[in-house]
Amino acid sequence: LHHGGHFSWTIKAFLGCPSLRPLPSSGLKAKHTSVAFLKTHKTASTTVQNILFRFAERHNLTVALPVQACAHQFCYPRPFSARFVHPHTVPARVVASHMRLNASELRRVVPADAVYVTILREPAAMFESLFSYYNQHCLSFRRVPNGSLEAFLDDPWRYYRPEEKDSMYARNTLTFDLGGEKDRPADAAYVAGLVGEVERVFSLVMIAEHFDESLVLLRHLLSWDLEDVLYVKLNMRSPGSRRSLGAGLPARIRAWNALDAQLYDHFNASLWRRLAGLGAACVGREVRLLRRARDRLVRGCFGGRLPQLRPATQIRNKELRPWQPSARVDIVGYDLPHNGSRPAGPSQDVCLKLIMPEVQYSQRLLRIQSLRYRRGYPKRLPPPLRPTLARRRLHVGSFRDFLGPALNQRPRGSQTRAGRGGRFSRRQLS
Ligand SMILES: Nc1ncnc2c1ncn2[C@@H]1O[C@H](COP(=O)(O)OS(=O)(=O)O)[C@@H](OP(=O)(O)O)[C@H]1O
Repeated sequence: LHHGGHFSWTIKAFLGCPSLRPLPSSGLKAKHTSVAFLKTHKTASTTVQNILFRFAERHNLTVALPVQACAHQFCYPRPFSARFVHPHTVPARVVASHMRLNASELRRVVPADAVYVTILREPAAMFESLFSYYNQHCLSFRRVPNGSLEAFLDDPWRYYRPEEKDSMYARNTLTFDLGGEKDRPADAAYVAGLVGEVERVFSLVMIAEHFDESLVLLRHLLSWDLEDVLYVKLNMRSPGSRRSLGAGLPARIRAWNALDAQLYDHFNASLWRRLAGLGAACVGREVRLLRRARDRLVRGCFGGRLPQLRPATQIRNKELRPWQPSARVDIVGYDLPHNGSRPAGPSQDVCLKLIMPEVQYSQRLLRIQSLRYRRGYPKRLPPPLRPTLARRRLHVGSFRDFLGPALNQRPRGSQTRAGRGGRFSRRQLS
């Protein structure tokens, strides 16, 4: 495995959980600070991304962010390219925005010792979420009469066009995000190749249904403190936007997404093997500690109570309003209480970031990092330059130095879009 050595070392260090890190401590193995997280779709990945963004900010680590033309994703669904990374955000130690995996390109952006992590979700629940979230964006879903999931599953080929824009949301989305071919028959050889490739690249495949247990593994893998993996759930649909899957539907969804189903089964089983390696007592204890610490943090932010989920329209602070994909689905979020956090509790800033939606947090990090880049810029300028060259370098100079000339081309259309202010287009948001 790509980082198998590191993982087994870490596992040994924590066998029987002798060295839990409930508090920041010295004397233990240094925290691992380079992480490449493949943010898959509708898998709780925004919650993981938020954990990573906050870790990066606290530890002053640069987060690779997309160029404006890519919106807040790395020009998804195109395969990832180092050209999609904003020049003010390299060299990076953390990557956590949506992309379609292209491992060799990703390796050009993160340090050689980066730990690769991703997350999968049970395909039936995930597909139900995709179907409702992208009901207006994905033509395969829009064609279905009355937006009926049953009708789609009765005859998917009637609505699904493999080559169509956004078709990756309608079949084997996990496989696609991982760089695989979503329309390949799920024969044993192809699945084995896919699984092997994911195992080669990733040190940890988290599972959304076992989020806290996955965080235990993540924390051990990276030697992070407990406080580094605290979270609140982000990007949730309101209960009214969800629908329960009647008898027979999960099996039909799995059949339609057969590649994803096999990937999920494989990595769910390996997650539990790894947890068994830590020992049930250790995992149970860590999960309890995590939930207790999370509860304390959250209550500290919300005036001693657990936060109320709110529709975007009821959130006063614009920075905290999650993006809404369509009028047919409600993505809920949180608002901070008027009086802010308790004097003895976490700071307003800590609480704000804990519940900040993906788009706003990405914009915030880009602002901060661009400022840092500009402040450091003169130091990077090789003297002397003619004025016209200097002007051009102001945009691309140090990026070229870092990644080499071939990577300096910007994605098609980027200049125009960025020139227009680089606003996110609705379609590009997730
Ligand atoms: N911690 C945790 N555990 C389990 N599930 C969680 C968690 N955090 C978020 N969620 C659920 O994940 C769904 C959103 O996934 P993403 O953030 O990956 O979506 S996106 O592709 O970035 O839009 C979304 O699922 P649905 O509500 O079914 O749509 C969230 O409710």
